[in-house]
Amino acid sequence: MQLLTRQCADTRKRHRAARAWAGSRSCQESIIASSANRADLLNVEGVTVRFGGITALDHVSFAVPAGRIVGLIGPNGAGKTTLFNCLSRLYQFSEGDILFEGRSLQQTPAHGIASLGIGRTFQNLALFRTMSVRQNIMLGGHCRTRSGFLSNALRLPWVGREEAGLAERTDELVHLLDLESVAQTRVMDLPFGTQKRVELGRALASQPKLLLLDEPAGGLNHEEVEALMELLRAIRERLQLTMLLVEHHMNLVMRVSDQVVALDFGRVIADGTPAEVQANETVVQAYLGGVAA
Ligand SMILES: Nc1ncnc2c1ncn2[C@@H]1O[C@H](COP(=O)(O)OP(=O)(O)OP(=O)(O)O)[C@@H](O)[C@H]1O
Repeated sequence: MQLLTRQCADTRKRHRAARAWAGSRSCQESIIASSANRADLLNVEGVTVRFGGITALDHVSFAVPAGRIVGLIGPNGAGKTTLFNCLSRLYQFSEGDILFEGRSLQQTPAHGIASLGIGRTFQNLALFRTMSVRQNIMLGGHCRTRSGFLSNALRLPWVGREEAGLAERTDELVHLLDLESVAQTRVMDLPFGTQKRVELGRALASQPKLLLLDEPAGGLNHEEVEALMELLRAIRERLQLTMLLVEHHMNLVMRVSDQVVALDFGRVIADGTPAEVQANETVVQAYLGGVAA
């Protein structure tokens, strides 16, 4: 908590540092090199999902090391959303396993995923449109609270402390995401780009170790995408988050990711640095329509 407070205090400095970091290719490479020995936060091991005769995921395996931003790309129908839904436990897989911090997710129900430390944003924003920005973000943090009907009704002392902590964390996120001027505004009255930032805040409020981002740049204009890129780097840096990012916006994926995994027809066709994946012929053929970037 104190750490986050300190982090919020130097937001501007952080943005300048993030810009400098983004411009330094050698810095990115050294981050990749230095994280090579880190433990994997997530291991997808031979995951297979079938819908009738369709194999949406075909023995998909890759690892997400702690602290990395991993981009998941692939043409329409490649299996990206299916994989996200497996990670969120919304879909069952018929073969393979998914390990989070070395522990299988097989026994974890969908409602237990957030308290385990996996947060998620949705393409179609999972927000309460008639509630304010602050209320939406605060609701995202409720999975981290212990209070229930009885403890709230009895106003037990720790309930008050918990609520105060949640309110403080919400304010810090409102600040971090530059939402202070609209904190009391109803979500439905905000432009789409701002709503996407609220969605990010809602997911961050659950204090995830792993953040799953489902097309965060979808529907954003050029300037908003640039700002999002800076924000994602800043969040990773300051909150020590690991991120898995499904995105069609190639420029964003290649610039923000440390590692890129490419899917096609439910199979992993490439897994490497953005430069390696961009130069991969199979990816070029499958995804980039034959035009090397
Ligand atoms: N619930 C479902 N029932 C039947 N088939 C499904 C279901 N969900 C996905 N599929 C099929 O699985 C395959 C992978 O779909 P998925 O949505 O995961 O791809 P995607 O890479 O996310 O595509 P897009 O980029 O268009 O969102 C597709 O052939 C799709 O039609």
